Amino acid sequence: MSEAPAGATAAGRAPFGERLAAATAARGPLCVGVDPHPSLLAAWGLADDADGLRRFSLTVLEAVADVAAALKPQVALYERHGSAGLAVLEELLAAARDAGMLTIADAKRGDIGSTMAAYADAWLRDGSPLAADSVTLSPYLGFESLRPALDLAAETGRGVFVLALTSNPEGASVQHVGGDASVARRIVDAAAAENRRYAGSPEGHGSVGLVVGATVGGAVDALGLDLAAMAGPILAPGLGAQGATPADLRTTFGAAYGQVLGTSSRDILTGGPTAAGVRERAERTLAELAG
Ligand SMILES: O=C(O)c1cc(=O)[nH]c(=O)n1[C@@H]1O[C@H](COP(=O)(O)O)[C@@H](O)[C@H]1O
Repeated sequence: MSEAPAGATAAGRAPFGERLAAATAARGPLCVGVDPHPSLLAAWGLADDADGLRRFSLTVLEAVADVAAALKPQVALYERHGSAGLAVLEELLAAARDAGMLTIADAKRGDIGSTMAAYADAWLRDGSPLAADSVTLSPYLGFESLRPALDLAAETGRGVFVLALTSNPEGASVQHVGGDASVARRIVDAAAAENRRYAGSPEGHGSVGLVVGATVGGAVDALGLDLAAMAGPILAPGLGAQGATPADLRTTFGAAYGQVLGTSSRDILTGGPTAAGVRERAERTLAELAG
C-alpha cells in the first residue's frame, strides 16, 4: 500500500490507520487469517512441519493478495514449529510486504513496560525480521503498560489492535465486569484518547485499533461502548468457524460498521489446498461483508 504520502511518519510511511483505510476502500473490509492448524495442513495434504507451513502460508498469500485488505498470521501456529516456524513467519511477512498487502501479526502481546518494549521492538521496529504493519495486544496488565508499543507504532507508521471484547464466550467474565465502567469500556475510552494523537489523519483514521468479536451480539450497546468515537479500526474475528455471519456485523456495530475489518481464518482456509479454492471462499465472504 501507499508509502510516504503527506502525513508520513518519521519512518517515511503514512500512519497505519490511513494505510488500512486506503486498503479497505480499495478492496473492502476483509482480513484473512492465516491459521495453519495441524488439521488444516493434513486436509491440504501437507506435512505438519516447516515445509508444510511454508507451502500453506504462501498459498494463502497468493490466493488473497489482491482480494483482502489485510493478512493476519496467527503467531501461535508458527511458534509451535520453533525457530523453523518463525523463519516461515518472517518469510510470509516479507512476501506480504512485497505483494503490497498489509499484515496484522496476531501475537496478543502484553507485559510490564520494560518487557513490552522488547515485544514492540520485535513486531513494530523497522528492520526487525518479524516487523509487521500491526500487532494484536492484550491490555490485561493495564492499557498504559502497552505504551512502548503505542509509541513505537506511532513513530514507525505501524498500528496495534488492543483486545476489548473478545469473540470467545469466556471473555465476558473479565471484559463485562464493572457495569457502566466495564473493563471493556475503559479499553475503548483509552484507545479513543490514544487516537487523538492521530487527529490530523483524514476522517480520524487512528492507528490504535480494537479487537471486538463478531460474536459479541448486543454487548457493544449493553456496555455503552462508543466505538464510533474511538476513531480507529475495529478488528472483528469470529466470522464463519465461530458462528458469526457478515450480517451480524452490521447489527452489532451499527454506526461504527465503517470502521470494521471482518476477519476469518478456518472458514476461508478450508477452501484449500488450491489457491483458487481459498480465493473463492475469501471472495464470497468479502461479497457478504460489502453487500
Ligand atoms: O485477535 C484476534 O484475532 C482474535 C481475537 C478474538 O477475540 N477472537 C479470535 O478468534 N481471534 C483470533 O482470530 C482467529 C479466528 O480464527 P477462526 O475462528 O478460524 O476464524 C484466531 O487466530 C484467533 O486467535
